[in-house]
Amino acid sequence: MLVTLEGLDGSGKTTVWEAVHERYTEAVFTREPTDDSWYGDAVYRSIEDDDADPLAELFLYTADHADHLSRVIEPALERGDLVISDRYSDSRFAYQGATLAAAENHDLENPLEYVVDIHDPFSITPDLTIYLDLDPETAATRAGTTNKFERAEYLESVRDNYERLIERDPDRFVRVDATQSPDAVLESVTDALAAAVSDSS
Ligand SMILES: Nc1ncnc2c1ncn2[C@@H]1O[C@H](COP(=O)(O)OP(=O)(O)O)[C@@H](O)[C@H]1O
Ligand SMILES: Cc1cn([C@H]2C[C@H](O)[C@@H](COP(=O)(O)OP(=O)(O)O)O2)c(=O)[nH]c1=O
Repeated sequence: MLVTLEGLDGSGKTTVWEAVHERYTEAVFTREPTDDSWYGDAVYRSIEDDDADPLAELFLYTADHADHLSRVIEPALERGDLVISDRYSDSRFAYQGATLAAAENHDLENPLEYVVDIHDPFSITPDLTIYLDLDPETAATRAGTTNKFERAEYLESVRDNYERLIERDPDRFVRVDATQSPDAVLESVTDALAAAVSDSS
């Protein structure tokens, strides 16, 4: 079973993902961008480059995803393991959908659909996606970004894209209010996980 954690930067995904480790010791914990491959390194180089072309960046993230699938996700699912990923394809749909929509040098009619379509032939849809819902300003403050207002504006369009994704696939998503205390967020997440795990067994 594949469970993914999604949300804006600063929404608390990593905090939850680490706490869930203690309760699901048998699960495979993983993340995107990956932190153990040269594909992931290439993604982080691109994140550091203010002049990175948005389409080139999309394909770097997608290459990292393809490698992540074949190297980690598919073997774990074939073994029957529970896989919990901190970010996954919805991050590409929401973030690169927003970056490409704002790109002056690209003129894609519907960037979010374009990114979804690229994944369709090879990717694996999660069984459950837990979305940590937080307003962009709080997210930008928590993430400690240097240019908070510019970042919050961008995160607003990323959040709109997450809403579009939830609307088109409501049964896959569980929305958790990430303004709650860390303990309350963790409880909501573990409740959603426990329900999904018991449904699948
Ligand atoms: N529920 C919460 N309430 C307040 N602060 C939080 C909460 N969850 C996480 N934080 C803090 O917000 C910051 C970003 O959290 P993090 O888990 O790294 O988010 P993400 O992985 O989504 O970027 C960290 O300083 C973390 O301690
Ligand atoms: C996986 C992924 C991440 N990202 C972005 C989100 C983050 O701004 C950045 C790094 O991700 P991450 O290290 O998960 O950041 P955080 O823990 O702060 O949420 O990469 C994309 O734009 N597209 C993607 O496909």
